[in-house]
Amino acid sequence: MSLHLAHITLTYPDGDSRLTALDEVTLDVPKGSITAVVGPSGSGKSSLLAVAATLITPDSGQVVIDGVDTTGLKRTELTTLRRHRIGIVFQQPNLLPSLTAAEQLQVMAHLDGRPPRAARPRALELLDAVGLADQADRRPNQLSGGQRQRVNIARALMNDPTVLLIDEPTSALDHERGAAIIDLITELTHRRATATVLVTHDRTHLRAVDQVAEVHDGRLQVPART
Ligand SMILES: Nc1ncnc2c1ncn2[C@@H]1O[C@H](COP(=O)(O)OP(=O)(O)OP(=O)(O)O)[C@@H](O)[C@H]1O
Repeated sequence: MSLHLAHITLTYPDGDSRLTALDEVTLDVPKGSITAVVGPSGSGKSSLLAVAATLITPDSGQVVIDGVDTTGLKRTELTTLRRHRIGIVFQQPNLLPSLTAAEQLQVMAHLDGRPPRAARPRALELLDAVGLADQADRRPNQLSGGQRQRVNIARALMNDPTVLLIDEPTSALDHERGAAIIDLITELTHRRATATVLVTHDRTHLRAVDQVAEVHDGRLQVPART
C-alpha cells in the first residue's frame, strides 16, 4: 500500500472546545490507482489531504507513505520525505511569473540541491507527458488556465513521487478542460504508478477513478468500487 491512513483523528481549536475535522479516518491507496475524495464544503477534504501530505500532524492515527510510518518523524525528516515521495498539486498553480514552464519544473531540482540545468531533460519529458512539449519556453502569462494547471501537475511529478495529492484541480476550468485534466491525472497515475488522491466536489469527472471515498462531517464512508 503506497498511502495508508489509519484511524486518523484531527481536531482544531474552536473557542473553548475543539472541532473534530477528521474522525477515525482510514484509507488505503495502492500504487498505480486513483482515489477521489468527495464531500460537501467543510466536510474535511482539505484536512485529509493536508494530513496525507504530512503538512498537518493529526491528534491520533497513523500516516504511512511508501512503507514509511511518519509517526514521530522530526520536522526535517518529514521535509525530506515530502520532497522525495510526495507530489502536491494545489488548487491554484502558484507558478512564478518570471520563469518559463520548463524552469518552473527545474526549480524543484534546485530545491533538492541538484543543478537545475541537469534537470532540463526530465522537465521537458514531463512537459511532453502533460501535452505541453511545444510550450516549454513560455511564461505563465503566455499560457491558458488549463495549460498552467498542466505545468502544476508536471511540476508535482518532477521528483518522481510515490504519492500524488491533488486538491480541486478543475475548479478554475470549464467542463471540457476539467474533464481533460482528470483524464490526464488518471493516465499519469496508471503510467507512473503513483498512489493518487484527488479531492473534488465535482462528481461529473469521477468516471475514470478507481475508488471514490465520501467524507461527511469528518467521517469517511467505506469506499465503494466504481
Ligand atoms: N485551521 C483551521 N482552524 C480551525 N478550523 C478549521 C481549520 N481548517 C479547517 N477547519 C474546519 O474544519 C472543518 C473541515 O474543513 P476542511 O477545510 O478540511 O473541509 P473541506 O471539505 O476541504 O471544505 P471545502 O470544500 O470548503 O474546502 C470545517 O468545519 C472547517 O471550518
